[in-house]
Amino acid sequence: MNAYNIAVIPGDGIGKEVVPAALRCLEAVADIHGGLKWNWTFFPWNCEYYLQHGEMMPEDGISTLKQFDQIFLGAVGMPELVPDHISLWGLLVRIRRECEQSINVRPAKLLRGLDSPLRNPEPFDFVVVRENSEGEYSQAGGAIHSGEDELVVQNAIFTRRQTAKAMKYAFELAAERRQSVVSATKSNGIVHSMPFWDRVFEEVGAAYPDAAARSVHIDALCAYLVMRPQQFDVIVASNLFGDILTDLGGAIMGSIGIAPAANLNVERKYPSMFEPVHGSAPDIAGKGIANPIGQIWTAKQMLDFMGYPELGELVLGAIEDSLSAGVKTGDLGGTATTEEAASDILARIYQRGK
Ligand SMILES: NC(=O)c1ccc[n+]([C@@H]2O[C@H](COP(=O)([O-])OP(=O)(O)OC[C@H]3O[C@@H](n4cnc5c(N)ncnc54)[C@H](O)[C@@H]3O)[C@@H](O)[C@H]2O)c1
Ligand SMILES: O=C(O)C[C@@H](O)C(=O)O
Ligand SMILES: [K+]
Ligand SMILES: [Mn+2]
Repeated sequence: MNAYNIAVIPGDGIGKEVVPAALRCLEAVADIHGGLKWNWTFFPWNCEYYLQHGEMMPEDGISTLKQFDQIFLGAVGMPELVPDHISLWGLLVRIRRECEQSINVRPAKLLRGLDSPLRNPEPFDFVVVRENSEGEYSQAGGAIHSGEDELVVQNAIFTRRQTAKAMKYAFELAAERRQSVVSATKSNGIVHSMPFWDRVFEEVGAAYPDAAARSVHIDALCAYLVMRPQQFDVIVASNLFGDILTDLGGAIMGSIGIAPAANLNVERKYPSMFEPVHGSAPDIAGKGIANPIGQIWTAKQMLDFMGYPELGELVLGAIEDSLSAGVKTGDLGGTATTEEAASDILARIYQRGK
């Protein structure tokens, strides 16, 4: 029996609603497999925890998390109670950095059974490799003065090490897919970091002669992803560009609520973290109507990363079976509740697992 210790952080808002749905699916595949066991440990770290304790997680939170095999997270943020930069940096960004999860892998594809909001899209299937540890997300900077003289500086930080690492990951991934890598750039407007980004992309790409590599400015890339997403295979992007592109990826699939994300420690020195792309969705939290698919697809990514791709396939296949049968939450134009959608996917996992 292979037993795995998983740290579970449901977080805020709909995170608390979709995480249990995905855990049921993970329990189901363990059942089907027969030699796999999950030990869940729940951590109540979220904005309510912050209001009680003045921090998003305890002092030893990171060292506690580092003892687990993986981290399974919902979403954090309650902007009416805690400023978003406090909740994000106090938990999510901190875990990404301190557990050295420097690559964020975010697929987007046209799922069987789903209508994209794009009219007559050709089937698309791309993956955004988001640099996950630096770039535009940086503490370097500061503020002085107030009133009319108020001045703030926010520096973007790009290191050769992390930039090249994200790009290498993208080329390796493309070698298992369709051998095409597009780099999201903006070297016409951003004169230091982005020409550097382009140069590293050329250097890294030179080691992968079998891959087609090109740089596309982020503004045009956004338009192409709407007009012809089928042309893209792997896209490598900086932290902020990757963030924006992956909500767009969710949107053209049909909903932000179905997009998954894997924050990977590729060296496997510390746990990786699996969470959907979406946030805590305060506008629908507590209503039981959130789409659980992003969280469940995230569980598939965890299974893949842990060496159980056949179980991962089973989960994604069950998601598509369920959508094809018309079981959809409100964001996809249906009427299913979170519970109904999750139970249907669960039943289809068992059906496929027979
Ligand atoms: N990784 C994270 O934990 C994460 C990611 C993004 C935003 N946030 C935080 O979440 C809060 C809300 O941010 P936001 O509104 O910009 O983004 P959001 O992703 O929470 O919501 C954007 C829109 O998508 C909808 N949506 C998102 N997930 C859905 C789902 N599973 N089912 C159905 N509809 C869904 C929401 O209802 C909303 O209309 C903020 O505090 C923000 O900082 C956290
Ligand atoms: O990284 C962020 O900005 C948080 C969230 O928007 C995400 O996409 O994970
Ligand atoms: K999330
Ligand atoms: Mn985002």
